[in-house]
Amino acid sequence: MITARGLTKRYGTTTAVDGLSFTARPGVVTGFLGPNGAGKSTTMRMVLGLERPTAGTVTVDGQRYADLRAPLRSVGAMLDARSVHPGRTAHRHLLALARTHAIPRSRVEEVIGLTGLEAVAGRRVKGFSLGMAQRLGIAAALLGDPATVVLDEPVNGLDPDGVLWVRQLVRDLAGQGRTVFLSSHLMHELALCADRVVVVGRGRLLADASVPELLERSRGAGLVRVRTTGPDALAQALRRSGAEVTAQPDGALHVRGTSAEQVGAVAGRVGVTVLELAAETGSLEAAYLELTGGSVEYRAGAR
Ligand SMILES: Nc1ncnc2c1ncn2[C@@H]1O[C@H](COP(=O)(O)OP(=O)(O)OP(=O)(O)O)[C@@H](O)[C@H]1O
Repeated sequence: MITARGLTKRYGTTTAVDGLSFTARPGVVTGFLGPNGAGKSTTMRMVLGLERPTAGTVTVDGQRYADLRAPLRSVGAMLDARSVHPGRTAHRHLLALARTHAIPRSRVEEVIGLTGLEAVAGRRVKGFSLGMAQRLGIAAALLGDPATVVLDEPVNGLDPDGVLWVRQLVRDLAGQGRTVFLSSHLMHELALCADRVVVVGRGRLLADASVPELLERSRGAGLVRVRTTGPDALAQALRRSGAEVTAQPDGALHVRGTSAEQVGAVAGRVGVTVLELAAETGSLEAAYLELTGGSVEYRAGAR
């Protein structure tokens, strides 16, 4: 479990992380989402003891990273897949890491199998594609069989097969009861594999919610679209019942402040035939854009 409380990091006048509080729980994939420069990597580096918070705390299973007796066994991480000695083979890299924690050689073979690296384990890392390097990074993260796994942008640069593999892997890791914390700047990517999403912008917490909760907050949520043989009569009746109605160019009505069932019932009372009736759900992208709209660090000037 990862617990951040009032976590803050300042670099000179830049506040990269600003009073962030959240919890990533066991058995759950927690997505960490935000535009570029939102403070995701800085937060992850603080979780892993690579940066000291300016204020606040972050712990793994109640302990600061620096106080963990065997960190690789508590928390496995992939922050930068390319930060491996290029002259080493994948196998030697994993073996060297394993030795620092008295992890047996058999576990090295196991994680090579788990990440599908068997065919390339004897090759030097400098010849690796980004996809292979990501797999090696994930193999290293899993080496100590940790209860918590932290992955920074794990699908970045992967081909479609690799993306599917990472999604299934993180689901499996959470299914085994592990805490999985992974960052992305793509909402739709996290929607496919995360249970909860912690959204940040300019270092601040914007939302900490389940994926369905985020959908509900979106502008599209709560909208009912209806097309009938008598739009004017229906619009009048709906307005009288307190709903907000806007006529659409194709003759349909967009109705807010009521449910699809109620719209159907009112249409029945008015005596018009329903040709189409649908409750629109919000889109995650819309929810995300609404949340982060004011906190994007760089925005294209032209529309
Ligand atoms: N070592 C550093 N020194 C100075 N400023 C930094 C440092 N590390 C990060 N920052 C700044 O802190 C802010 C947050 O950066 P961070 O890399 O944590 O964001 P991010 O959400 O991971 O973004 P990205 O998706 O682009 O990696 C940015 O404005 C960045 O320029």
